[in-house]
Amino acid sequence: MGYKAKNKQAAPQPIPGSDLYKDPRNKPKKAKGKPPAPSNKVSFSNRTKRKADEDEPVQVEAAPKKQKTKLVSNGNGTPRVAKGKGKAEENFDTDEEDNDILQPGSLSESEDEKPVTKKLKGKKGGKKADKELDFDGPSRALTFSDDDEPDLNDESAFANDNEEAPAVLHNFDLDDAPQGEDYDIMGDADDDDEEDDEDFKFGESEDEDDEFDVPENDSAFDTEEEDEEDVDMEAPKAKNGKKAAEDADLPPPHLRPNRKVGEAGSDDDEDEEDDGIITNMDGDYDEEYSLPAVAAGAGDDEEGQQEILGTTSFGDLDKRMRWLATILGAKAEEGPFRGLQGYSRSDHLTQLQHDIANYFGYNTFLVGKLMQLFSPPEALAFFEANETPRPVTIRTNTLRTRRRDLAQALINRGVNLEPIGKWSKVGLQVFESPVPVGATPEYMAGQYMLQAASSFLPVMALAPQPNERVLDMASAPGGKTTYISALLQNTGVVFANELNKARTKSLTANIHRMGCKNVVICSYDGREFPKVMGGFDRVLLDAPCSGTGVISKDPSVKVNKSERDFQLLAHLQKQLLLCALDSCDPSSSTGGYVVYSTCSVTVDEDESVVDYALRKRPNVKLVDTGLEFGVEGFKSFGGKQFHSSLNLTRRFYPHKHNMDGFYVAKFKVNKKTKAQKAPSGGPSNEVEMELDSSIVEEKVVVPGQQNAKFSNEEDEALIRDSKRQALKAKGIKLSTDSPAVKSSSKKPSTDSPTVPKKTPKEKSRPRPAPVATKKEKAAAAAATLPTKKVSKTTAA
Ligand SMILES: C[S@@+](CC[C@H](N)C(=O)[O-])C[C@H]1O[C@@H](n2cnc3c(N)ncnc32)[C@H](O)[C@@H]1O
Repeated sequence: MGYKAKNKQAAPQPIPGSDLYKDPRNKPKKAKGKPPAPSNKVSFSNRTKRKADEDEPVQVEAAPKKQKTKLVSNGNGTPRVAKGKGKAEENFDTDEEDNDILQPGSLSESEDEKPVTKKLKGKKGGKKADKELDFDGPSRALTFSDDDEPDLNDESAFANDNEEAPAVLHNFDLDDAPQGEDYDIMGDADDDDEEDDEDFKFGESEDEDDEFDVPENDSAFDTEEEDEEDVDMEAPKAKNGKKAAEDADLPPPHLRPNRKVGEAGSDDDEDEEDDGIITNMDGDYDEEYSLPAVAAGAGDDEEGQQEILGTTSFGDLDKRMRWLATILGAKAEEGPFRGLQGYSRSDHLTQLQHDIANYFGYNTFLVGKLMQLFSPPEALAFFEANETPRPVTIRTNTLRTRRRDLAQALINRGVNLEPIGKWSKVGLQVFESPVPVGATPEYMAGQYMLQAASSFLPVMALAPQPNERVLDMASAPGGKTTYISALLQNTGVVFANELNKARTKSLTANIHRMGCKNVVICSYDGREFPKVMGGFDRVLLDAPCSGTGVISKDPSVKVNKSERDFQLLAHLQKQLLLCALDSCDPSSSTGGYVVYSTCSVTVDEDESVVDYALRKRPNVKLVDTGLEFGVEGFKSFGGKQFHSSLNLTRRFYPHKHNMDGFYVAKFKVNKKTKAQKAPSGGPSNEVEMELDSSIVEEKVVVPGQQNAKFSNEEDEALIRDSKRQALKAKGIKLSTDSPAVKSSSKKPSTDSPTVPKKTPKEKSRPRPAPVATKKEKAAAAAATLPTKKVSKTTAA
């Protein structure tokens, strides 16, 4: 029995570009005839698991992580998903590294290395198997390119597989390290991380390399028995395309044991690459549907959702959701809209929003926000992908070893792995392991970092060059810092800054473990740069964010984010980005680049922030990230026009790229022209002025951050809101006709795709009054606050 992934990073699915993905046996089968019935499919649905005693990959299905989500009664006997907060989890970070400096267009590697051909004979699992595997060698041939080798002190030291590691490599007696059944699954070599987890609340859901917490039975690595069960369970689905209707009394598929996303894959590879989605929707239902959310007024509070769900079973919900996505996704040339008569398209969108929220356990606000990013069928694919863990990936630490040597060492321990894809020279995807990959001797010796594939990308885009001075502005737990350090080949210097002091513990631990000798750790609010220090050749701002790209790791995001959180975060991100840009040396002979990244997919935190920076800093421009894949950033969104170069930024999605949702933008910082120069002082003046003038008596506390301060006209509503809350806490009552309230209580519903403007016909149709949300009620009450004097502080 293999060890189970405790980090929820598991599904052994091929990553685009990997050899495994290209293996025709692993491609989804094209459906013959009619598309299959409503079931959940996303691209890269086929999971492949390598058996330890086979040379060739075998296509199997991985058992998905069992969801902890509770079903509760609606009061009418109908189950619904409990909306309790999940445990906020930090995700391990993925950094990778190449010894070669990555440049745009140079991310691929050649595969000219001789394959390793030893066979693995040992049993899988446990101490015994581990020992046997050590002797018996690898299970199969692997090909690794010489190109991925670290260019350490002596490149000739890596001439062939039999050569000893160069002296600079750390030598450990690997056999002394703990092994066997006592391992915690993914292995947690760093106790500090638990503390971090408690401390950390916001914007850190991405990038925790050591934090794994999955129920005992959850498995990233299926056993064969589990696989067989999977096959049996899913057999009826193959026979009957309209399984959803039969499952009326079952919980949503993602809450059922052993459910596999993409189980009835029916698209070919080309289609996947086109749009990354298999829609899997018939769209030919003849049953009568109703739109209860529309009838109930489409409130976005919990109460409203229960009301709207009514007596709908999960099976019916599933069915209606897919029908709605199908008809709403139909193209104009396919004929007239096939929705219910008397209801508009927007009514159907509203219903879809509520159905998705109920089915997957989100608040409707967040569903509405995320639906804006996609067509209805793609939105459904996105939400479904969030129910599946992403692949377990590791990054070779080229300061310590070479990828092929690491792969060989892990194969000797019975680990099934594969190069992550052509786009990375240092990444490995782990399919199955009899030992916890977060506690192997190689891990403890710092030979690799457990790191999500998406987390490689910002550092690849940054492409630091040896001897440069680099700032990692928000760095804990250090997945990207240690990757930068390795790309610098331990030359130059990396300033790893982290506001949260508690989190610098895991940062420090990782830096030590990985043998990074060119890193200086500091703990400032990133907005204090460049006052603290400037003149960097390159700056990485992997910003604190809402984590909407990593919902599969941290499901609490589904219910714990409000519009206010997004506003606060966006403001912080804008301020941090301006400071990052101002910290970069435009005269750098080798660099002058800043990379901005988030593990969120919302435009508020991505394109809007970048566009703001372009407007505020005319001396910077966007450049190509050099990343080989990813979707172009939005040039316009929700009626807002961004700078035309925003298409140079890149978005990554779980349902398209089988990675965490991520966003990457790369800036080139140029010297300021005379006209662009600030009237007085250095480049950071503008930010400082904004910050200084924004400090209010009642500080707005962003969860997980200290002393976040806000100002300028864009934040007027936020400041009012914070004052209102402070007064409310003091028991001061406010009158409701305050102009302040009117503006701050404005519902952000205009953003929602589900609340488009009404046609005159729609307006005339009587509809129930919308359900006022708790937030709205509170805002209305608070709106009466008198304006309190804002006292400004002077800069320290
Ligand atoms: C997305 S995480 C960074 C992950 C990290 N780059 C990695 O790859 O391991 C964002 C980090 O920013 C930190 N942070 C939040 N506000 C900050 C601020 N104002 N200045 C600096 N760091 C901040 C958080 O504590 C968190 O550790």
